[in-house]
Amino acid sequence: ESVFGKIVRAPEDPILGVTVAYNKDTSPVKLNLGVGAYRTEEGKPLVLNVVRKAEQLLVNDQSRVKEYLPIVGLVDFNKLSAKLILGADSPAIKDNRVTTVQCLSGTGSLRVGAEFLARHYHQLTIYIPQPTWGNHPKVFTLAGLSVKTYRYYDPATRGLNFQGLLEDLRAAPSGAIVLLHACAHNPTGVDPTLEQWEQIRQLMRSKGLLPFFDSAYQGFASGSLDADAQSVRMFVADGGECLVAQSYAKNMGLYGERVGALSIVCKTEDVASRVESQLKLVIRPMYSSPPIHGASIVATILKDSTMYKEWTLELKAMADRIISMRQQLFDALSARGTPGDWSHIIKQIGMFTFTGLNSEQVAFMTKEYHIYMTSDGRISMAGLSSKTVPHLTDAIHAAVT
Ligand SMILES: Cc1ncc(COP(=O)(O)O)c(CNOCC(=O)O)c1O
Repeated sequence: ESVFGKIVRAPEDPILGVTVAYNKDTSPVKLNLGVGAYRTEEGKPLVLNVVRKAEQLLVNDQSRVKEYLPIVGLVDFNKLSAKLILGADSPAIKDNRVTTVQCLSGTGSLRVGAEFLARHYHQLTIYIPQPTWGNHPKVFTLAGLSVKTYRYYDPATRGLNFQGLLEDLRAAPSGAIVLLHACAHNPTGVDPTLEQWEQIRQLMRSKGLLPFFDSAYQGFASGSLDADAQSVRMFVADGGECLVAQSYAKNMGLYGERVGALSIVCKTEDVASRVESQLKLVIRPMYSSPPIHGASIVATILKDSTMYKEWTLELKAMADRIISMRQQLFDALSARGTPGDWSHIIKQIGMFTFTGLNSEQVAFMTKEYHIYMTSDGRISMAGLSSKTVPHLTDAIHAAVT
């Protein structure tokens, strides 16, 4: 009799489970628009050339060893990551008021930040957008925070419910934590405009709400690393405090290397150094220290101006391919005369389109057309190519007529 005999079978993850179902499908026309991972026009994962080059440099460097990293990770990587998101001229960096720790990609950065807040911050409520990335509520709940939501998406316009967002943040208790997607909101693809960000910033600062930015798509949304960091930099510029989780999964294609960073922008250098000492007490018993390889790739690229430039070109090419998929799908639906207003496909930004298709329509498209996507109607534009746009168009047309 097994001691684990009473364990029940857990359900598949709503996002990763789509790929499990896709892999089981034998249809030649099956299409995976589920997981948010970049695919080339040929439908293949992409390892950036500049990443291959950086890895070659690392392999050829005989002086490199595989010693433990410090608990806070690769210090070079941490400095360069803070510079990437906050800007080379960031006043916070100049004043040495930022502490950055290397974590296990974006998820790990969010979790370490949440665990830190649960231990050291006075207001344990975090407000997350409605809807948001499916893993967010689990990460924050498991860390011991109480999760509430703020209105974010307006199904009627398939855009931002800005008034609802402001009302909900206005109603939040002062000091509450607020999770903000830095750019390319997942799953809706809807971002506030810069003017709206400024209003959000003023409201949050007036109530002492603590911003926790999640930056998983910097450079991937607009193609520009600086444009996609404007929301974060706007808050840091006002001298206030915030947390920022960074992931290199998408924008450097380092998915499986699990490379990310958590930065906490503090009021003073002294606070930042005390915060860092407490972050080490969170990390040490969790995973002790982070992995060396992925962070070394990122540091190699970010510190070399030629490789950095090459990276920005490859990053823009990925963003541009996704933007062209948006246009092609919109044009195909328009040409087809598919009922409904599909302009949100070209208005939304980043990897995903929140189509507005309901779970029945999604189930129909999976069954009849072998289209794999999350049941909330989100499609990963990265999974599309010029060759497969017609098939998706047929499926959507059939689902809505
Ligand atoms: C908003 C957001 N934050 C954080 C993350 C964390 O990513 P990672 O831990 O891989 O860096 C992700 C990755 N999403 O995964 C793809 C999907 O939704 O299909 C994310 O979308």
